[in-house]
Amino acid sequence: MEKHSVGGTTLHTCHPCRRSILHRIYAVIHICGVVALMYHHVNSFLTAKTSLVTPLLLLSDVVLAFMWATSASIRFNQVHRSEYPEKLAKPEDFPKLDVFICTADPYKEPPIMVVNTALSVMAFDYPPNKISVYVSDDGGSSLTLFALMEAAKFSKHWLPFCKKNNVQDRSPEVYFSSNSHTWDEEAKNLKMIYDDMKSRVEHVVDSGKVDAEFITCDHFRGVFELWTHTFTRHEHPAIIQVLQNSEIDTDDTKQYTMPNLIYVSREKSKAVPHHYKGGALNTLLRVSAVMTNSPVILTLDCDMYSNNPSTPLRALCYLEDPKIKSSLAFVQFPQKFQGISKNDIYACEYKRLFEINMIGFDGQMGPCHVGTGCFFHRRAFYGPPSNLIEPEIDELNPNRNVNNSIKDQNVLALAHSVAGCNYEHNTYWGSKTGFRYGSLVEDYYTGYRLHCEGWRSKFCIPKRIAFCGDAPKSLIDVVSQQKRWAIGLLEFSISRYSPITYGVKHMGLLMGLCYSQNAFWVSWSIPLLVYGFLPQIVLIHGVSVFPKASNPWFWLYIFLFLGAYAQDLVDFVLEGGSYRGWWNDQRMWMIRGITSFFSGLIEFTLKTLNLSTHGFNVTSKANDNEEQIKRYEQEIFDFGSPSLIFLTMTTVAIVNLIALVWGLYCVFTSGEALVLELMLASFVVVNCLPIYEAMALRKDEGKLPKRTCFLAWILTFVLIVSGYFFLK
Ligand SMILES: O=c1ccn([C@@H]2O[C@H](COP(=O)(O)OP(=O)(O)O[C@H]3O[C@H](CO)[C@@H](O)[C@H](O)[C@H]3O)[C@@H](O)[C@H]2O)c(=O)[nH]1
Ligand SMILES: [Mn+2]
Repeated sequence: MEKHSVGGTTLHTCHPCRRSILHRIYAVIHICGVVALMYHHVNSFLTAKTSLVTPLLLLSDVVLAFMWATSASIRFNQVHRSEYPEKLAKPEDFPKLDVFICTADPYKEPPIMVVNTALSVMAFDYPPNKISVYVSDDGGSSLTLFALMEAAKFSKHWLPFCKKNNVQDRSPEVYFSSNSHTWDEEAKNLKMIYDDMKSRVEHVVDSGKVDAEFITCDHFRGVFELWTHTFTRHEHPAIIQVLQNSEIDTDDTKQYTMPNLIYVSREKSKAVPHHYKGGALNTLLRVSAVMTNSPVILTLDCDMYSNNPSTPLRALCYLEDPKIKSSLAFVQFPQKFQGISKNDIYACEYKRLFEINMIGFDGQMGPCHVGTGCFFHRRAFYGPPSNLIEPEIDELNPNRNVNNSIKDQNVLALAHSVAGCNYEHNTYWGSKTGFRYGSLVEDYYTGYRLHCEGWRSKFCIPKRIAFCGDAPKSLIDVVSQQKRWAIGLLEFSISRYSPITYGVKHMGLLMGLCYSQNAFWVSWSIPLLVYGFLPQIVLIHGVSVFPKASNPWFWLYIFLFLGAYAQDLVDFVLEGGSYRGWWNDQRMWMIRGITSFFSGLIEFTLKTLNLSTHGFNVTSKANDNEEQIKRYEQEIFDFGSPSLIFLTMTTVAIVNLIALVWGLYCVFTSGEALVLELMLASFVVVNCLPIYEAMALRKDEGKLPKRTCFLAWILTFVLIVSGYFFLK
């Protein structure tokens, strides 16, 4: 057990997982198996007559072997950590904390949700005069600004209430909809104030504009005049508003100081690329540097409210540890979600991505960055630990002490100027400093570049969930989000910063492989499509591609398949998952592989050929389709989208069913010959049961659209016929 202490008091400890040893032993065996399989393929390649089949199988198995190697690297040294926040220094000595919250669209991300997120972090158990909350509004919406003004007013009731009663749920929405606390007069009263605010905010959003009668604070009346008739979300000046100021704002009793709350909407112009969330965060980095320049930064998506008021203290256990501080870039908390269905049918909890893989990364250089719930040292955005890259103006220096008030005219003028859309021109922002541009997954990419620079990170997973957000809860949203991620990952996996070249060179082989796992996500689509179609079509034409059951090679296939699956299951269950959850997870992996990853690959290729464009399509967090919500809760798949993204999946389902039926018929005539093919087809068919149901039996809105089914049948026909010509 490795310990880190300050003046004799241990702030955190690290415990290696025992199963890592077993994973390593198994890795040796699996590698031998893979080598044998490759030998088998090459051998049959040299002797076989069937031209296309063997190379495709070889290619798939090479991809599978590579992806298995990346997961073996991630499993190499899994660790768990514990923190001891009670041993921290006195609150007076805590560093200042800037919180960044990003929002981009008042209709997909309801402002009342942003309000709750902001309130939950303003109410951290942390000295309030040290907290500054910056909200970045890429939607440039007066509705969001209005909602935040209301939040500032409400915080004067909410924060004292939380602190006096030691409330744990500090998102008001969560607190008021739970029954796990007593409803005394004070709580009832407060709920009324909250409901009142909520209805005002929702009314303003519904009506699409902020009527003068709703603005209660004269001081802010003029601000809304900035939304002139030429103002659009893609074309507008920078707007920065201090909504609450810790130097002067207190609650009514003057006992409680209120933290800073600042609204920021950067300047936008259609002529200048804005780099989506990465651009928004870089603007916040500069604006906050000018105004407060806190050494510690927390980044959050607008849906991720704080569920645990003592989270910053856990982060400080690492960030303030003098032994590791100088090279520690960030402390990442896992992404957790509310309202996930019982067995998580869409696997949108991403247990592997956000938890299982993280403990593996954490045993090496540290977890990757996943965009939200992450505490940074501001310094990490300015070059490698040993080599500070001086910013273009002195006010942005991460080591500068801020003395001016955030209301100072000069400060505000400079803040507006660094939020200008041309500001980054001819600077290092996005290339060497700040969040890095060039990938739709700015989070994963930036974390990766920081690790390449020599920075470290830590993973922190407290028992009481730290941050809780919204996962997409309809299948089309899940696969679209995954497509965006797949494209973003591909953007950098084939760039000059690819983890397999640049990464291995700067971080070593193991870390390079770890980062490759996600970076090469789209390559899953190759083996999934080949194994989903090829053996089945060949089987329909009476040919067998796999070894017979009497052949020793048969057992190699069985062993490799079961081994890889079992390893995956063990990790999933030991990290607190259920068996059903795991089954759904592996099913979604296949679905994502042939829908999101495959269409991501195609879209990326079209983009590279200049035939199409792709952007950051924000996931909707507002769903009022009640039927759909009901289906989600009952765990019934929802395929009801006109998009053709489900076409490949439907075709795979049909082809495998035909192959299974045909194969079973053949078994009666030709005996054992087709055992592996049949096993494969039945495995796919069992996974596809909800698809058959959605094609044939269902009548509700979530069934597969007729057009998709029709096209899938045509495609099946084409594939089978072309199989005939290839195999002839
Ligand atoms: O132009 C943009 C687009 C998005 N966002 C914000 O980015 C966040 C994430 O967007 P969301 O639609 O929720 O995407 P997800 O796929 O759920 O987000 C995951 O993946 C993103 C990268 O694709 C990361 O940035 C996120 O932190 C991570 O949670 C939200 O707060 C948005 O408001 C912006 O600020 N500006
Ligand atoms: Mn999100």
